[in-house]
Amino acid sequence: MGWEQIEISLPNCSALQVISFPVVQLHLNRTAMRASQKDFENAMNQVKLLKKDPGNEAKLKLYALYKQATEGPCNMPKPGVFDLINKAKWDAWNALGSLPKETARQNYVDLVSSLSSSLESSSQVEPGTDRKSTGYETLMVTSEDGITKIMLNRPTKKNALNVEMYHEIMHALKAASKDDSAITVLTGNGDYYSSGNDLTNFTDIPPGGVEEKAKNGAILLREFVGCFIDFPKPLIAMVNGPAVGISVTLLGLFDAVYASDRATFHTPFSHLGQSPEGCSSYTFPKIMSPAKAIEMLVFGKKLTAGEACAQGLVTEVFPDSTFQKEVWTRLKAFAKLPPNAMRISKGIIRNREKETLHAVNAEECSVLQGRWLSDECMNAVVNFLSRKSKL
Ligand SMILES: CCCCC/C=C/CC(=O)SCCNC(=O)CCNC(=O)[C@H](O)C(C)(C)COP(=O)(O)OP(=O)(O)OC[C@H]1O[C@@H](n2cnc3c(N)ncnc32)[C@H](O)[C@@H]1OP(=O)(O)O
Repeated sequence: MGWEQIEISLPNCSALQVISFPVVQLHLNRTAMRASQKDFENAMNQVKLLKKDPGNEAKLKLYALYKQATEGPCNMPKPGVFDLINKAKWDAWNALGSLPKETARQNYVDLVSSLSSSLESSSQVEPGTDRKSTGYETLMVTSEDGITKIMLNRPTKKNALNVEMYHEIMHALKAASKDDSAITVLTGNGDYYSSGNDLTNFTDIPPGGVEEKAKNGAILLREFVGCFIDFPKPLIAMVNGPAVGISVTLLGLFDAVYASDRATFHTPFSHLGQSPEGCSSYTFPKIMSPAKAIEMLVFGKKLTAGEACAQGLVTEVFPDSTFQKEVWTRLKAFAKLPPNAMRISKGIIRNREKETLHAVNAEECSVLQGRWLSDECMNAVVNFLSRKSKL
C-alpha cells in the first residue's frame, strides 16, 4: 500500500506492517517544550506532504498521538483478536496511558519533525545508483578491506525481515556483486542474527485480499532467494546470535558460515503452519542427511552452534567473547586472495546446482503460498501478534 493511498489525516491510519523507527521513542519522552494548537495543525499538514511512506510503526505512533492529543486516553472498546488492524491501532493508543493531551500534542509535532528530516535525507539517494549505507532503512552496508558487510539493522525487532528489508537485501547483494570487494558478509546488529520473517508482514492486506497477499509474498520470496542462489562472489554468514526461520534456511546457500557459540538455529515451520524455504528442502538433507533435516525442518528441533557445526550447516564456531575479532581477522586474510580466482572457483563448485536450486526455490514458494492461506498459519501469526505465543 503506497503512502499516498493512506488517509494520513489520522485517525484513519490503516496499515499494520511494523518497521523499526528508533527515533520515535526518543521524541516520545520529550516533555520540556509545549506545542501550540497552531504547531499541531501545521504538523498535521506536514504529514500530508511527506514524500515517502514513514512505515507503519511510525504511522501507528502518529495515530496514537493524534488520538491522545485530541481525545485524551483511549476510550474505545478493545477490538477482537482477529481484527488485526484496529487492534494494532487500539494497542498503540492504549499504550499511551494517561499521557496528558499537551504532551501528546508536543510528541506528535516532534515526531512529524523527525520524520520530515529523516525521510528527506533518505530520499536524496538517486534511484538506480548504488546506495551508501545511509540510504538503507533496515541495513548498514559498508565496504572496506575488500569486504562488503551487509548488517541487518532492526535490533529492536531482533532483525526480523520486513518487506523493506527483503528489498534492501536484494539491492545490497546486487550492488555487492558488482562492487570492488572480494567477498561479502551478512551479519546482524544486536543480540540476534535474525528472528526470521517479520510476522507482521502477514497483516498488511492489499485490496485483493489474502490471496493477493500470499501471491505477492511468494513472488517476493522467490526473487529474494534467487539473489542468494545467483550471488557470484564468496558469501559468508557471521551468525552473531540466534537465527530463526528464513535466516537459517538461507545458510545452505552461503559459502561459509561462522557462528558465535551464543547462536542457535531454529526453523519452527510446522509450529507456524508453514513449510521450508530458502532451498532448505534440498540443501539441508544434502548437508546433514534427510533424517537430521527432518528433525529441524519438520519437527522444529533447535540446534546449538556446536550441533549445527557437527551437522555441517556451520563451518566453525567461536567463543562469543572473541567471535568478532577472530572472524574479521580471518575474513580480512581471505579478502586479500585474488578475487577473480575466488569467483571462478566458487562458480565451478556452485554453478552446476543453480538450475536445480532455482527449481526448488520455485516449488517451495508455490507450496508456501498455499500454506500462508491455511488456518494453521493464520492462527500461529495471530497468536504471536496477540502476544499469546513465542518460539
Ligand atoms: C516475503 C515473505 C517471505 C516469507 C518467508 C518465510 C519465512 C519463514 C520464517 O522466517 S518463520 C520464522 C518467523 N519468526 C518467528 O516466528 C519468530 C517470532 N519471534 C519470537 O518468537 C520472539 O520474538 C523471539 C524468540 C525471536 C525473541 O523473543 P524475546 O523474548 O527475546 O524478544 P521479544 O519477543 O520481546 O522481541 C523483541 C521485539 O521484536 C519483535 N519481533 C521479534 N521477532 C519478530 C518477528 N519474527 N516478527 C515480528 N516481530 C518480531 C517482537 O514482537 C518484539 O517487538 P515489540 O518490542 O514491539 O513487542
